[in-house]
Amino acid sequence: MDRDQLAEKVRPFIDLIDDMRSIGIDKELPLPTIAVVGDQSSGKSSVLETLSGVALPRGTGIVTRCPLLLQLCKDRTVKWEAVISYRDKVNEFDEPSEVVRYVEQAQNALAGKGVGICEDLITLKITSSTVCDLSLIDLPGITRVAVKGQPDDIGAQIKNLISKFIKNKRTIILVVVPCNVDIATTEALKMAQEVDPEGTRTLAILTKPDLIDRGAEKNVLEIVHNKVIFLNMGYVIVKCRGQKQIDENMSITCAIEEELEFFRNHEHFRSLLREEKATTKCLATKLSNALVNEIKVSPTTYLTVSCSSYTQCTLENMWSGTY
Ligand SMILES: Nc1nc2c(ncn2[C@@H]2O[C@H](COP(=O)(O)OP(=O)(O)OP(=O)(O)O)[C@@H](O)[C@H]2O)c(=O)[nH]1
Repeated sequence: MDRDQLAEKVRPFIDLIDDMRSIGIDKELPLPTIAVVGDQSSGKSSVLETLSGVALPRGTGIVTRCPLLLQLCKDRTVKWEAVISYRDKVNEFDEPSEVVRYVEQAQNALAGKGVGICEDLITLKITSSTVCDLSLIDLPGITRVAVKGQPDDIGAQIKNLISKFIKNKRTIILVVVPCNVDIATTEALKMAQEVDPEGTRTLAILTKPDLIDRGAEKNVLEIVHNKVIFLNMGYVIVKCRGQKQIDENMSITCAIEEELEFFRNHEHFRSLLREEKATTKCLATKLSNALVNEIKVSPTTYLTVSCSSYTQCTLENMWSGTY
């Protein structure tokens, strides 16, 4: 199945799940979701911006301070448009460079200006001819030490928030781990292993392959080939924009081309392209497939066993298009 066929197959499922979430059904029953988790500065937002094609807030300290549901909708008739919503606020805009400002504004409104976090969800829906069809939730990065102005238990608060999302058996856990750290010590992977010991719903993304020390490539290959910490869904290695490229104003489109060139020319990693274990494009396809597998069961059958009759009836109408 090519990417367009896959997208056509995935879209109705994603829309249904997003509609269910928007009317609060996720409080009553777990919905299939992709949650992005990682230690602080592991590269979560960089991966999401490569997938979405738009720059997201970045900086030092905790940048993602509220769960951000990123809904990507492919529509060939639309150049680019976005809607950001949180609590009772809804803002529509059509300028990609405005995303950072709107997300920061939403985070400040929910979590206050500064360094605190909040559990309320911000939804950012991007419709464009160039995005892939996916919905993911970005979560705050796990931090070990509180910085000035943060409550002492900030680390525990973040882990608590992450746990709420990843303990749901229908959540695909996307763990982001930099290649240049010891994978066994990453808190995010440990948390994923606690709730998913077999790794059946955990997919790991290795970032920053350009920053590893010479000689460490063999170790990274062993990890990607699932020989170090086994995960049923396996590993994908990606290269995103580094600080230098951001300072030079490299566009995300350029960064995607550069990513492909990086792997093509890499002495050790080029074989991973053939094996479909490298690049953000390959990651997007894997995620679409994983999401379809997770929600393939007929939603109405699933709901019959799990929901109250009122909700069940609402959803059956939704599924048949009368909602
Ligand atoms: N060289 C290089 N740098 C990268 C790569 N991916 C991310 N970075 C850099 O790593 C830093 C942290 O990346 P972010 O995407 O902000 O990390 P994050 O996990 O979202 O951070 P928090 O939300 O604060 O936890 C940024 O300066 C990125 O430019 C990569 O593949 N290569």
